[in-house]
Amino acid sequence: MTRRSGVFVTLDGPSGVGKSTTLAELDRLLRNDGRTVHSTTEPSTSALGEFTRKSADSLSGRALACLVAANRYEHIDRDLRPLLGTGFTVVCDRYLASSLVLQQLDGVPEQFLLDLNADILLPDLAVILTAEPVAIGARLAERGKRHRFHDDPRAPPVRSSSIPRPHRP
Ligand SMILES: Nc1ncnc2c1ncn2[C@@H]1O[C@H](COP(=O)(O)OP(=O)(O)O)[C@@H](O)[C@H]1O
Ligand SMILES: Cc1cn([C@H]2C[C@H](O)[C@@H](COP(=O)(O)OP(=O)(O)O)O2)c(=O)[nH]c1=O
Repeated sequence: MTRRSGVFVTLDGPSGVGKSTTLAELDRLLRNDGRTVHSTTEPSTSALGEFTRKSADSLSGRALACLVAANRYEHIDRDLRPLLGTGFTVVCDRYLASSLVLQQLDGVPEQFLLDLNADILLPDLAVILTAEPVAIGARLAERGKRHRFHDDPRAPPVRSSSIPRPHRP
């Protein structure tokens, strides 16, 4: 495996918690600090990523889990690994924790998700953003619903202690 010289940071948390706002601010601060930064998102902006994003309402369960994972491996091979190899700081809006939470809400067993993600690139820092559910609800009401996971009544406030840590190979 190629040794990476960059730093990989991921941001996860419920819709409306402030992931894209935080990512934009982090990007600005890191650039001001003189770092070469690549800000990205999952699903990614590739054709497969766009297809995954579009399919997240019509597909569910293992099928969506596999599609999200396929896009993740594509993202790693095409963008994340090469950029990290040349010293970029990469910041990603949604990553593994989103799969572990959202796909489990869809009924996918945790072990299936851990197996599916067993060979992904693990972040150096995985940040889980949280906020009061009432505040998030008000923001989402203002913004309007963008996908079915927005108002899933079973969605718990995400706590970092509830995110299983996959074994680092
Ligand atoms: N720390 C914060 N305090 C108050 N409002 C915030 C904060 N971060 C983001 N917001 C607002 O919440 C809304 C959702 O933020 P956004 O970054 O789009 O969330 P996400 O990417 O997690 O869905 C936006 O209107 C944004 O301006
Ligand atoms: C990264 C990821 C995304 N998704 C889905 C959930 C959403 O339908 C979509 C991401 O939507 P997005 O608009 O990025 O979320 P937010 O509302 O927080 O801004 O992709 C998963 O189901 N699993 C995942 O691991």
